[in-house]
Amino acid sequence: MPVTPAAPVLLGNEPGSFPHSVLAERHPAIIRQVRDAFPYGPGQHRALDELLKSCTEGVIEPLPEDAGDRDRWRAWGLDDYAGRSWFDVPWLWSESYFYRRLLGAVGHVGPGAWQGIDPFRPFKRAELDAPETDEELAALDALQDRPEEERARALLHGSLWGNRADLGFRLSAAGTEAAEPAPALVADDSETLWSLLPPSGTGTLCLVADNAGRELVPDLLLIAHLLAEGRIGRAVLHVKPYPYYVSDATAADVVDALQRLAAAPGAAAGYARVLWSAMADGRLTVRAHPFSCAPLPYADLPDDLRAEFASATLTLFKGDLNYRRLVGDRLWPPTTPFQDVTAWFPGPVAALRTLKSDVITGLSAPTESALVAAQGRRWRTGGTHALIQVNASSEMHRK
Ligand SMILES: O=P(O)(O)OC[C@@]1(O)O[C@H](CO)[C@@H](O)[C@@H]1O
Repeated sequence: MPVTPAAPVLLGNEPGSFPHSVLAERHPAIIRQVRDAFPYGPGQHRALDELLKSCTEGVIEPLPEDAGDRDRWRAWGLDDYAGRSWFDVPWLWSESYFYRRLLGAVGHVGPGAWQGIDPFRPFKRAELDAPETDEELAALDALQDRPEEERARALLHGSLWGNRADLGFRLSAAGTEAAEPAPALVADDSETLWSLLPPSGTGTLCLVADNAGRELVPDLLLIAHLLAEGRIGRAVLHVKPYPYYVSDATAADVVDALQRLAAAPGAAAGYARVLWSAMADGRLTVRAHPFSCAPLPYADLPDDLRAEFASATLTLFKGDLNYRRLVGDRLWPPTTPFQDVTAWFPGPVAALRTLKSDVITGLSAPTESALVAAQGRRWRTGGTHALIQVNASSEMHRK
């Protein structure tokens, strides 16, 4: 448990705040975008209208009686929050439930012909097929004759910055990329991270993925490198069991990314072969645990996931949302030690994240002051800064 007193949980009810803008502007924009991308029928249009009204001016409603995941959502707090404004409950919960309701509205869940159709797939596919992905894959060719450590570092940074602009973020942050100063790391524990993944490692890496497309591809390249160079013996890639936060990776997105890599010219296809054979012999597995889409902090991990992370050499959380869930979706003072807020985690843990929400821990006082002096609060949400944070001691050693 954190030795630091808990900070306030983020809610979405303060007009002008980032969480408020996500609920009031980003969610309606996502409904519009999904509606325009598919030839939905009248029932789906009606359900989308109802969701739009509910999430902007209405209250949280329970799931239908026959929803297969109703009990799970009740256990995750639905009974406590039903009847309340989306803006007045924890922001993390509200966002997560929005995606669940969106999937219900378009028929992704439940019986019917639209079951399992990913409403975000066109956006994820477009990104994967974009020329920028070709450029990123072509850059691998120049890396091949570099020393192993240099390749490892480049791939780690590729995975980190791949998180920069998820598709949901781009919807409400158009133009920021061009306007911002050069990206910068606000915390860099990469030496500690490498010490946990030494060249002769045989351990297991759990990589808790974030976005598909141009983030998942570099994540897979990093895993391929670690396996091929013997820094790990096994990897477990945790993805989402259903479409979530627009661009979050599902198992189908892993398949798309692997096929994209395999079809690419040059060095990229070599990485695909490593991954393909690691999947075939079980050194790389993909997991889609229900808790990966839970509206709760990771401190509430179910026992099976806790045991899995406890036995890993390192659990690596990618992205902003995973960071929020890891440290708790709270407005911590930015200098709150990362070690304190992750002290409960059952094993060595790392976060690789570009900053796209107010939650931040582990900054030095001079770093925080410099960021505030230069940008006010913008550095927290603009996606222009990133961090690599590690808590290397396992819970057992912390006691
Ligand atoms: O987890 P990711 O893909 O890095 O970012 C998710 C995100 O875009 O969505 C949330 C707001 O909806 C924020 O946590 C963050 O800005």
